[in-house]
Amino acid sequence: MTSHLAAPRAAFIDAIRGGLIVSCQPVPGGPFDDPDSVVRFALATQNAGAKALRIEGVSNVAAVAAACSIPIIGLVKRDLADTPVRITPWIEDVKALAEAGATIIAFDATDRTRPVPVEDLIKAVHAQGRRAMADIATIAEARSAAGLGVDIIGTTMSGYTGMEPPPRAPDMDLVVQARDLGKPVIAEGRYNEPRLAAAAIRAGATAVVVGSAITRPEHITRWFVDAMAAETAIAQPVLAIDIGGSKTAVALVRGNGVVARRQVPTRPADGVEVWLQSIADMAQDWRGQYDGVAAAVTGLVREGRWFAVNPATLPVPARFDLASRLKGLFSGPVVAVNDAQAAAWGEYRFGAGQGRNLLFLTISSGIGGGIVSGGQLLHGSSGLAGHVGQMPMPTSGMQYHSLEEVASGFAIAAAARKAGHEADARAVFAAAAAGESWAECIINGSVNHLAAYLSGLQAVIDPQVIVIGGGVGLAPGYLSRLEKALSHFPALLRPSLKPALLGPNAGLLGAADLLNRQMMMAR
Ligand SMILES: CC(=O)N[C@H](C=O)[C@@H](O)[C@H](O)[C@H](O)COP(=O)(O)O
Repeated sequence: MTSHLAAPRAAFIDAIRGGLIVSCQPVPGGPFDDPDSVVRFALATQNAGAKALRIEGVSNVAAVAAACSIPIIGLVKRDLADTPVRITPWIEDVKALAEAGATIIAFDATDRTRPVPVEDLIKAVHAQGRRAMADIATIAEARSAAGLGVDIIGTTMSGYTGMEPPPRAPDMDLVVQARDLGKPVIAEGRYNEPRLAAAAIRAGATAVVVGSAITRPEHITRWFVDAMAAETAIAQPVLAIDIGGSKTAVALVRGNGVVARRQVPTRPADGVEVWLQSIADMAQDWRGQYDGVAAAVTGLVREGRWFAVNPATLPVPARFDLASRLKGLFSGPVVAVNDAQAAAWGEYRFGAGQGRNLLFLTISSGIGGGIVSGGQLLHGSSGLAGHVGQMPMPTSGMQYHSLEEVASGFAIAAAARKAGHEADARAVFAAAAAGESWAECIINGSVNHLAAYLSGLQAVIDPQVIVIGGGVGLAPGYLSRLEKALSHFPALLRPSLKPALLGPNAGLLGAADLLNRQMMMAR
């Protein structure tokens, strides 16, 4: 049964290449926590195509080695008083696992206080004629383990070495970083869906370990229970913040209701600390009335950090750590998201696009947007998803203008100025309503540009509905003009338009709901 023990390293790697390794580690103390159950999981997954197994505990390794024919990655977990290192901390563990029948021996190779140096563990594994797998959390640890002669790198520990709870997604970036170190990389940790495991192989992983999603019914049950409970749970009260280029709003939000709301003008030149202080002042007497803070802000937000897309709108300092700053100012968990993305989510949850795949566009002084597809708010790889206002459009020759530059409220006012009328967008609409042909012409210019973009976006994203909001988008007559302009496009490229329903509260409600979902899932 254990002939693979003596196989050369290359043969082992070839045997697992592109394959699924199933970690059969029951929840400690749970109803599956005995060698017989571990063997049953191991046999079931071997029969279904697993290329190797990851087994914890010497007696479990011995039982599985006797019953299964595929290679075993063995480890021992210990909770020690003087070190955070749990996975195979001692040399004695290495020997016992080798004797029990493990082909590969995995150990924690993170850069933390440890009883035995990584180098000594690698030597001990090799002395037993086995392959050494370094469970790492960072690329620096992977590099160091590779330099010490480890045979395989596993991303196992990513997300588990800090104080924060582990993220929901696996760390695929670490796979991409580690794949060039000249060692096989096994993707491991939170590969909870087949599509994620397949993506890890595409990203360059030699194989993927999946544990909880296959062999921990307690975890799988919890995922379902929590996801479903989030749909019906009573929403917690949230302090919602909206920082835009012209106004800053704060609100106490519960579910789809704004309980109280305050607003001040944003003065871009004041700087971020003054903007945040004005929020703290407005929310001062709401202390104790909310369970977390949800921020919707103009610009890009990536992992809690804030970046300006257009510094002229709001000069945000580069990579400003908004989430940490809000944690310092207020109590409870924090979520930070782009304002138009938050508004898209708000309209999806409570507004004009409830439960439907949608593209949301806010057309006011600027133009922003957000996409909800398959029940997910799309952020994109850098947070840019939905920034339709930035889409370039050729105007004449090699000149390009963004949609914002040709169709927004600013663009309407600029066109009026060019035509000799000192009027903002509101005044242009009023002039059009009074029958002024110059104003009609300017509004049609904005509408025609937008129609071309929307029909292009319909082809790319294919949403069920495009929700239009913002002072210009909802100005009398704008939407009907847009429908008319779109009627010239082929039926397939003609979106179904709907006016937004949540007005200036869309971002506040959307951000608050995103935080609520996060809080419910964390419970
Ligand atoms: C961090 C740590 O101790 N991970 C352990 C390592 O052996 C196991 O508890 C995990 O289940 C295993 O890594 C597979 O990951 P997932 O269950 O997410 O598919």
